[in-house]
Amino acid sequence: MADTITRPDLDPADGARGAAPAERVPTVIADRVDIVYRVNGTGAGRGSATAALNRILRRKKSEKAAGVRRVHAVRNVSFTAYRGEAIGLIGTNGSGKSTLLKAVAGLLPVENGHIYTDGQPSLLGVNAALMNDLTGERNVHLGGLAMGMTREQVRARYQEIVDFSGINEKGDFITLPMRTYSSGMAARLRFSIAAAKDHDVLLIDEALATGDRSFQKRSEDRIRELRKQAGTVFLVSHNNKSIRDTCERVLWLERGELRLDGPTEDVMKEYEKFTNGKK
Ligand SMILES: Nc1ncnc2c1ncn2[C@@H]1O[C@H](COP(=O)(O)OP(=O)(O)OP(=O)(O)O)[C@@H](O)[C@H]1O
Repeated sequence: MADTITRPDLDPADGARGAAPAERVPTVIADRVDIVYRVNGTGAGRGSATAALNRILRRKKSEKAAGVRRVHAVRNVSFTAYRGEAIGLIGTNGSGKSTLLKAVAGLLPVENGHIYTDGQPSLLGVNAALMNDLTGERNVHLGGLAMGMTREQVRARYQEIVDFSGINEKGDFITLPMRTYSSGMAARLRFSIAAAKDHDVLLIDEALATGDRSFQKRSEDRIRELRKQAGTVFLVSHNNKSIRDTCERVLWLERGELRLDGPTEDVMKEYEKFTNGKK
């Protein structure tokens, strides 16, 4: 499925057409994107061999008859992100933020539309895969290599990553397996590994919500640095303060649709009106 297309040759003029000044370089273009999950085993005969066979045989004819439920998570979303921007993604639970981020990272196919990216976006989720049975130290090395850093680069940044994570502040935890870490410690290490590299497009899912205040502060500073190095940062968060402190533009998704896209304060005001009204 070639729904997500990486186009290093993206023509800046394409996305900058219109009001945008000529020097703005687009890094991510979402063009009328729909994302649909298919959930198996929701119909009669759930989980049985007959249901599985039905799914194979009747896939094209009727997903419903084969017990497949469709969840339309993102609906007709379009936007262009530019180099140097930090963009907040907000919306109530289940509005499609994480789904959209995964699609931008190329981890989910799109049903309709296209996502063009300049460079390889890196998704930094709270669930980013590190190996629980390996030590923090091994994970720093593997994580760095997985992001495309060389052994030398990882070695050179190793201490910086560990210091940034603060994992060793309370003892020598970096040489213990990750399964011995608290969820906050693990999330901090994930963020620190991902933030060690300069990314073209960095996608952060709720990372700032974990960790204590001082770690959040360090993370925010690092995001600002990444932006200066001309990357684009997307931040999914329910923490309105983090969004305000970090982003100058916000996309508000609700029920999979893009409600608003604009300067942080304008969008946040409308969003807060909406969420306060719901209480
Ligand atoms: N793996 C999946 N299979 C089926 N449906 C899913 C899956 N993941 C998410 N969904 C559905 O897609 C919709 C959007 O979910 P998503 O996780 O993108 O929302 P979100 O805005 O990130 O929510 P939250 O703020 O709670 O993290 C929801 O209706 C959710 O139930």
